[in-house]
Amino acid sequence: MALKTLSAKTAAALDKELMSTGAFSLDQLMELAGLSVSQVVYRVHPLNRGKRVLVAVGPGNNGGDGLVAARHLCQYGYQPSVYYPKRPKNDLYMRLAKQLEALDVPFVDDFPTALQSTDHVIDAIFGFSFSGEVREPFPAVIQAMAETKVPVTSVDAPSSWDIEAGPPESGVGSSFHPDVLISLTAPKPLVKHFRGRHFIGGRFVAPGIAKKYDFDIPAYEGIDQIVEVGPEGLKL
Ligand SMILES: NC(=O)C1=CN([C@@H]2O[C@H](COP(=O)(O)OP(=O)(O)OC[C@H]3O[C@@H](n4cnc5c(N)ncnc54)[C@H](O)[C@@H]3O)[C@@H](O)[C@H]2O)[C@H](O)CC1
Ligand SMILES: [K+]
Repeated sequence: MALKTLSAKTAAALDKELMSTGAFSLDQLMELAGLSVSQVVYRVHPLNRGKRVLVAVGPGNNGGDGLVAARHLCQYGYQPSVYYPKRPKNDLYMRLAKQLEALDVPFVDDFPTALQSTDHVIDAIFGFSFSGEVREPFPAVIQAMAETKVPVTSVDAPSSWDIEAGPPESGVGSSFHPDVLISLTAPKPLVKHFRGRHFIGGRFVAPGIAKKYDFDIPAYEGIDQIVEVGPEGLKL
């Protein structure tokens, strides 16, 4: 059975509903989203495969998930470093960055150089609000992620992919195929073009909200914040 997907518009409406009738704060949702990203990395790339994780952080909430994941990974014993070129002066993001500074997590300026000495990459540049052509300084970052042999885990969407249509036909992102994807709450339509290991995370949705937005809550086990599903969102 194919998992139901959420369009970009529905995903944004669901987000709003979780923070209105759902009574969650953005901090809470981001913390749980980032925690689930950290669990995916721990699952696909345990510490004994190499501790260095480079996190590419974008200017929105997808980037916020990356900052939270970096903090959890540091607490698990990884050595994260963070590429964060566009930092909005927003209280939440500034606090998340400060929490990383307190843990001595390094912030790097040169992504392609940092990529040469890491064991895993988290792509937290753009999520469901991405549209159009990738703007500076991200084209070179996406190109580097497309070319590297280092495994890449994308958060919610491979950055630069159209949320509905998937990879662009040409130019930046057309050859970007991350190894791992974690869809938050529910997969987006682009998942039909994804061929790597696919997880669902974001264990915070009440059944009534899932029913209203017509998607399935996966069968999370025990204390897990993630569930692995098959390629194309098919349940294993
Ligand atoms: N309910 C959930 O599952 C939760 C998901 N979360 C994560 O939030 C993102 C969506 O966050 P949002 O802030 O709406 O947008 P993005 O991070 O996707 O990106 C917006 C950011 O990017 C800029 N931008 C857009 N297009 C381009 C472009 N072509 N070039 C350059 N820059 C671009 C835009 O201006 C904004 O600054 C979702 O995917 C999840 O990862 C939450 O953490 C909470 C719960
Ligand atoms: K992403």
